[in-house]
Amino acid sequence: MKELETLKKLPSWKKRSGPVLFVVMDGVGYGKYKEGDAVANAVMETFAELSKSSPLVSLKAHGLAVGLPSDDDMGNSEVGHNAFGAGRIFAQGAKLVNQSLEDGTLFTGNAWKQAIATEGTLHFIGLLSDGGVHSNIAHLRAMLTQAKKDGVKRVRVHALLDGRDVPATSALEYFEPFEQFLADLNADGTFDAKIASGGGRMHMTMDRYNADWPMVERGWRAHVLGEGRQFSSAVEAIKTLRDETQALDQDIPAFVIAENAKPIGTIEDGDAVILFNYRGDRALEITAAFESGSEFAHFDRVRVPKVFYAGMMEYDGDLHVPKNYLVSPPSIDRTLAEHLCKLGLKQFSISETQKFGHITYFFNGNKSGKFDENLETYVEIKSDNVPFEQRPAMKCAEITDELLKVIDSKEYDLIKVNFPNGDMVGHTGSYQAAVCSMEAMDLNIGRLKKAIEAVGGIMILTADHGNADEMYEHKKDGSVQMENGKPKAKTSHTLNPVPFLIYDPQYQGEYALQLKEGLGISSIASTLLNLLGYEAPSYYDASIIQLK
Ligand SMILES: O=C(O)[C@@H](CO)OP(=O)(O)O
Ligand SMILES: [Mn+2]
Ligand SMILES: [Mn+2]
Repeated sequence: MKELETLKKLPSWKKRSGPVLFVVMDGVGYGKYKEGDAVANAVMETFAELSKSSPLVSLKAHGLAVGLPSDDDMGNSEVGHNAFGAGRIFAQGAKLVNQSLEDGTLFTGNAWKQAIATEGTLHFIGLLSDGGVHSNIAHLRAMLTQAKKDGVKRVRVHALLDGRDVPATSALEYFEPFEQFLADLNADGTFDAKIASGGGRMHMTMDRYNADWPMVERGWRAHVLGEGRQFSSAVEAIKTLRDETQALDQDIPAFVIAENAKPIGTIEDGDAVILFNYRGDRALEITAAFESGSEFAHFDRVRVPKVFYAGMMEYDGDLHVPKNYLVSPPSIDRTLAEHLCKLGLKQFSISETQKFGHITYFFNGNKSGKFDENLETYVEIKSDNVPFEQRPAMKCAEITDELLKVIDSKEYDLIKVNFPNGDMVGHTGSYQAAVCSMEAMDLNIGRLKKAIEAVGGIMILTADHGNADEMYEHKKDGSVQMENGKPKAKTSHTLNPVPFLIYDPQYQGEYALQLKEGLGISSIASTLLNLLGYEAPSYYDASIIQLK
């Protein structure tokens, strides 16, 4: 553990009478196209008014600026909140797995050795796309190739459709070549690798933050027990289920691949299972289903095979979950929360279920624990369990009700909130719902603005990456991509920059109103420390404000 620097008070800072309120408008970027930009096209009176009257700059929130392999990688909540909370950039999961495959260390580690040494079948479970947020199909291909070299005989893949980090109905672009890839590996008769089960990532397996355990149960039943509607191949399953349900890839129902009515890849005692997703939030629940003993109470697992289980990464650095993993995660240390605790400052963090772990666990460097129970308070507002295009306001009003009490109490120095609206509704691909969602959030930001003004605090408005700012797919020439006479829905995050705005009604002239240009969201931690009246540690990225 590296020592924390002791942070000095800024000599010329006039302490504000209220708290610093840090508002993450999840998935709210600055779009580059007029059509389908639910942020720019929504009526957001408070945001528009503040944008005119307050210091404002745009920040980078994707690619290299958040520790991803390249600037073609869109931002996401994990890397975004890690950057907020760590104050600097760490090479992230996507990059670390790439490196460990390139230099071969993934295959020399203990977890891999144990997985390939298993007597039974080697199973891979995960998201089959190159979205790069939770997983990468290239990693799976590399592991399958190596497994064959290492003498593994039988492999089964449990493949989830994405359509959330890649185009909404692109699954066959991944599954068709992947089935061919497996056929090529199998061709010499020494290796037997097949897709055994699958379905949409928002239908099964990849729930997060205990929002919807039945999702995980649906995954367990298909992957482990081999229960579910049978097909002869994944491609056949996807085509049929898409025709029947019209569902987007992320919502495609579960399927099981069978031969002579017998599932080809149930998970049995003596098998090995690798969850090839590297990101933790949506990996923790299915991991718990495999690793927990009889205390597991979320659903009836029916049968719990005794397997060697490994994750692509360690998903929780505090609880050390899972027990075995292939690649070490970034060791994110000396976070903002840790510094604030050392200074004795009190923090309050709130969101609804869907993003609760973002503002706590991701913000604290993928650690679920607190640094100091007395100084940190976490509040979760329960999310609705519905498709969010049906409830586009989500819980922004309820979160705000709670925040108003907390702001008035004057008990906290830093209050952090994540409003999931732009992101969760953005992922549905419904432009109208996203506009509605932005307007609901803005109404509540208006309520917060009044409260901050009344107590003399500071409010920061920013985001972790874009999403609602592009609800339509665009062609390379900038025109809207059409499908069946309508704009094609875009469900993924964007590469766009995000706003950073400081509303400081008690401004005393301590910093220049012109904010620094060209920075990324990892500069926010230093800025928050400054706005709380402290200097930032030397190892943090530059503050966005120029102190006078
Ligand atoms: O829903 C998720 O898991 C990701 C997209 O894959 O979104 P976010 O990074 O905003 O949580
Ligand atoms: Mn996000
Ligand atoms: Mn998202």
